[in-house]
Amino acid sequence: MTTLPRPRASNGPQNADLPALPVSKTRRSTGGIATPSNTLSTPRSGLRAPSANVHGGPPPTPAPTMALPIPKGAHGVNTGGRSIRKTISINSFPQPPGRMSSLPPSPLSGAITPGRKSRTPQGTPKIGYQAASTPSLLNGSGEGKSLLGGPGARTSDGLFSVGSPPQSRSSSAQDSYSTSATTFDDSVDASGAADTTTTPEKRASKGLDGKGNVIVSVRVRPDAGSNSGKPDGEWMVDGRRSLVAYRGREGGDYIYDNVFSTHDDNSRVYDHSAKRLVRRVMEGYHGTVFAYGMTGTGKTFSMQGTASSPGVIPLAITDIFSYIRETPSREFLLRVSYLEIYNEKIHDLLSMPTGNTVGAMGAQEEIKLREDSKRGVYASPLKEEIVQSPTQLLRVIARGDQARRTASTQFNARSSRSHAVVQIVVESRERIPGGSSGDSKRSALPPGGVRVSTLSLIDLAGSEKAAESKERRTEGSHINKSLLTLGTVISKLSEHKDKDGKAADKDGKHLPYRDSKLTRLLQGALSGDSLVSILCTIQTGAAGSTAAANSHTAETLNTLKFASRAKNNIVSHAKRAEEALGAGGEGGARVLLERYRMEIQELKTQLDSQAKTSGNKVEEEEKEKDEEEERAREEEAKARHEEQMLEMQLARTALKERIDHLNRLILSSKSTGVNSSGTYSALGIHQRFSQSSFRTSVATSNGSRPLLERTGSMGSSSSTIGRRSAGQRNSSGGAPASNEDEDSLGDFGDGVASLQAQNQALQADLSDKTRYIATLEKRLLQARRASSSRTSAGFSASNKGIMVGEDHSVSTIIKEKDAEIAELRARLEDKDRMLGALRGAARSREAAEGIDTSRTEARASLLRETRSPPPQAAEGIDMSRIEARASLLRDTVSPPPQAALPDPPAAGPKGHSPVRTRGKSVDEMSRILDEMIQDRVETGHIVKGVRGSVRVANDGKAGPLMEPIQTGLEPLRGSPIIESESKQLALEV
Ligand SMILES: Nc1ncnc2c1ncn2[C@@H]1O[C@H](COP(=O)(O)OP(=O)(O)OP(=O)(O)O)[C@@H](O)[C@H]1O
Repeated sequence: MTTLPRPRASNGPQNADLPALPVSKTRRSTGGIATPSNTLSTPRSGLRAPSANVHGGPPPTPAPTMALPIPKGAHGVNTGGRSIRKTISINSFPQPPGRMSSLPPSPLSGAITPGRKSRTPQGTPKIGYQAASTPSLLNGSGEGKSLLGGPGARTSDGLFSVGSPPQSRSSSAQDSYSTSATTFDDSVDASGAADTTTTPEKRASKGLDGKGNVIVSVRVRPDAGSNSGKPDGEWMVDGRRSLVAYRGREGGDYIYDNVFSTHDDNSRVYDHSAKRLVRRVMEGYHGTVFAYGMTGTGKTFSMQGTASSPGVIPLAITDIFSYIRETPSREFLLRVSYLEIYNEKIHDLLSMPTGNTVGAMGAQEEIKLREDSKRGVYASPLKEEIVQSPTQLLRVIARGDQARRTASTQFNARSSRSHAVVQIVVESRERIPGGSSGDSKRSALPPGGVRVSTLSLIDLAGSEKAAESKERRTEGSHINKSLLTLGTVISKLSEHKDKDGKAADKDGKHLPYRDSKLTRLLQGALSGDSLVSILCTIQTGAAGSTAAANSHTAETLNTLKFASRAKNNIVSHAKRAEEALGAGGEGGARVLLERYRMEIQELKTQLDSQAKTSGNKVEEEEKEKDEEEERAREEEAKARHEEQMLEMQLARTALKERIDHLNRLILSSKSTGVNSSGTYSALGIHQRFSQSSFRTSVATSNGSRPLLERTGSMGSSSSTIGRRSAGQRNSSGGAPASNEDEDSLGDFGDGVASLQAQNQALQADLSDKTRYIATLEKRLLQARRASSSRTSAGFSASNKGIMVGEDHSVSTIIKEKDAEIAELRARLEDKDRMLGALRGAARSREAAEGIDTSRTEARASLLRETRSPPPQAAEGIDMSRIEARASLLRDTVSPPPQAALPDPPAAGPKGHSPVRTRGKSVDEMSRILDEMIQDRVETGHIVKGVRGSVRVANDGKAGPLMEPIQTGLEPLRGSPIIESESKQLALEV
């Protein structure tokens, strides 16, 4: 969008050397030019009203003042009906009398002096006016006009077209505009700037100075249908002189601020018509640029442009951001809206849903125009988007264009038959309050205020004749109506005010802004609040039929007339927008910059407080976390301690129980008269010895003496208790031993009580052990559970070595307990076996002696023999004692029915000798036992020694005596410890 820099000598900025002109370059000077060649007869005209010479037109109006009131039908009578309508409508605009009085005779009004029949000779002086006609506000846009046709003059398409001098485009604000920008601060300054080339008398009129804020340009679109080789001769476009001349009927010269020929590109159009205005907007002025013209003459092309040739809107956007970049002393906020007026309805082009349809548009909230003392007239509700880059802004606008264009192809409100308005609101404020900007006036402004200005870029719909389709006709009628209203308002513009101080026409009547949405929206700009740049597009070539050509010409003339009136009538007193202080109030409420600044401040404060709070919170959380961890650690330690305590408790309990148990055993063994009889004591604790003794005795029962001796030797070799007993018997004799035996044998001294007591003791012992085993089992389970949980905990905290030692101790305890259980079980088995053996012996004896054997006799005999055992009868006594005890035990454990038990006889009623009976039973028993031993020997359970002794076979085969008893300890039977213990016990046996 930039062109190569070219020399601008010929059209340099305002300070470029301009040809010496006799008068000011303002249009108002047109009428004041006293050049001899000036055909304009009104010397006082301060307005450079479009001038035209009529060639063969209707009879000239005698006086300029009469020209405006002329009925519209007075013009264009030679044109076709359509053009007549158009011509009439435009020409019917009444001209402000005040101005018209100063206007030179206008070809539009037909107020052409007879002497102006021919333009050609008078053209040269007019060119001189154009050079001086550069408006004040935009004076710095390099609009110095070359008075020379020179090499730039050329004929094109039958037109005499003088191309405008090329000019470099630059987005920099430091170009030719910068000089004037610094000298322009308000309308007064503007006029001053504008008057650099005007005479003091021209500056005297404020109205005239205000008009310097309005620039009107005409752009001629290349005519694609024309034959470039054929000179027309009817139209002449001279860009250098800003002149459009028509030499046809109603022809004349039209001079504007800028005339862009067909060779001028968008860049040049922007530079000359809008660039300065855009800069002013950035400085705080409101600015409006709009394109007006017939359909297809290039309004959209000029406003939007193409990718290769961007138009006013994209170039303005570029300049806006360039300005922001180059103004570090201020901060800016930009927001953009985009609306269209279609069939007198306003649509928000930025709120269009994608894939928009008529229905969707209908669903859009109705947008109304409202008026605000500070904002003026504005549409609401309207979406505004804040933009931060040129790309973003262009995208937003492109989105709006897309909505408009898409709709236009779909035969609805998006049609190009709508007026499209882009509004860019610029908010700015000093970055450093009171900072020096080098401008005394700026620094005098209250620091910190926000300035809000608006740039409106409007692509009007093209005026159109009646279309064929109904929709088109409806659109066309709305377009034409709104354009007509626009023309009417412009034509009625004056410096008059009504009683309310509002703009009024010369009669003091209010202006019909409300007759159309377009004029209502443009009210601010038209009434002088804004800088205005109007770009009128025309197409001079006539394509197609004569009628079409005529129509075209009429439309073009209408456009030119509109442009002339706009230039003549619009007076802008644009002032830099006041800076809004604070966000309060009507105007402040929409100042986003201020609001955002305050919001940022608020958020920062919040952030600070939040940071503090969150810092405290984090601290608290950390503290809580630490405390929680500490608590968890404490609880864990407590649990561990409790576990240890429990274990210790259990161990202590176990030990206690063990001690109790041992105590009980000791007591039990005392109560069973261990000391008096080694055999009995074996039943209590050392059953192994007693069993051995018993078996040995049985094994040697064939001989009386050897049995006793063997018993003694066995006892002495394997049991200290047995040896002591024997020793006691041998050394001390009967009395003490007898006493002990009495104690142990019972109150009755018959041995029954003793056996019962023993039995009871065994039972108690058994239940003790059962209970103890149950306790151990319970503890074992607990220990295992604790061990497994600790093991898992140990795995999870492998760095805690403490677990290893604990596990080890527990497993040691478990092993110990297992060993204890096994031992106890083995003892139980021993006892059971002993009981079984005794029962078996008793049964054998009974079988031998018969059912009528007297127990009393046996007991008495046993007692007698026990108390004074004669050495000669040792064998017999021994056996009888065994028998008696076995019988007693059998009776005690499993007492026979009372009827079956004979009463203890005082004397032997049966008449058979107890000795004989005893001898028989002993023999019988010996025989049975021998058989049993023999069986065991044969089956390999017992090995018989050479001297008659027996021992259990090494292969661990257990005989019936070794069969394990069934207890409630089945789960522990699989324990290798128990099994090995059992084996060991068996081996010991
Ligand atoms: N100065 C120009 N140079 C080259 N092509 C142009 C120029 N002006 C207009 N055109 C072309 O003419 C056609 C019509 O232009 P454009 O659409 O801008 O007209 P318009 O005035 O906006 O019409 P409407 O009022 O119907 O929207 C487009 O194809 C455009 O490219």
